[in-house]
Amino acid sequence: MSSPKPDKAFPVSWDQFHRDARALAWRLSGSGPFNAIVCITRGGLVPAAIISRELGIRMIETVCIASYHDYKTQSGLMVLKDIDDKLAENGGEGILVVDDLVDTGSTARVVRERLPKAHFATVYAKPLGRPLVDTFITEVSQDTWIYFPWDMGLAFQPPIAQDTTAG
Ligand SMILES: O=P(O)(O)OC[C@H]1O[C@H](OP(=O)(O)OP(=O)(O)O)[C@H](O)[C@@H]1O
Ligand SMILES: Nc1nc2[nH]cnc2c(=O)[nH]1
Ligand SMILES: [Mg+2]
Repeated sequence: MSSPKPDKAFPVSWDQFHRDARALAWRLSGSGPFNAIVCITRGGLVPAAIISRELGIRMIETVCIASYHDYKTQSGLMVLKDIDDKLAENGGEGILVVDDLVDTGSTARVVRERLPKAHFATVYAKPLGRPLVDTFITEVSQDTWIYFPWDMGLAFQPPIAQDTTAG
């Protein structure tokens, strides 16, 4: 049975995401060394770019996974593209796996099965997925939906004091 849809909102600006992803890179600089990044698309592409720049890791592979086909609703997890077999040798030792967030942990679980010795890092983590992540920056509650800057745009905000009863 699927869990109720998150009703709280955690909107993240580009500035904040950059700061958080850079903080993740700082934290990761004490681990490793890492030979390559495996980034879980699409959400992992942006933090992977920032971390690769900060840690000087130029070898980047993707694993392409889609699991939230409808807004806030997880359905059949699909691996659209797997990683190169050569990178998975030695169980992924020396590999840094990067994603934007871990929620239920289903996506992370699939990648962990493929790369059991890899280091798994996300910028944000919810409690259900947290045990699957080695390093993250901010925990948000399970009933919160994270809104990323690439999913948002500027929009007019009505004033707080606007008279909604006026015709
Ligand atoms: O822990 P889970 O419950 O598996 O959820 C986390 C995954 O969900 C989102 O990806 P999504 O499938 O929405 O695809 P996207 O990265 O292309 O947006 C997010 O980027 C994580 O990869
Ligand atoms: N944007 C976004 N994608 C998700 N996929 C799973 N959980 C989330 C979330 O909180 N926000
Ligand atoms: Mg994703």
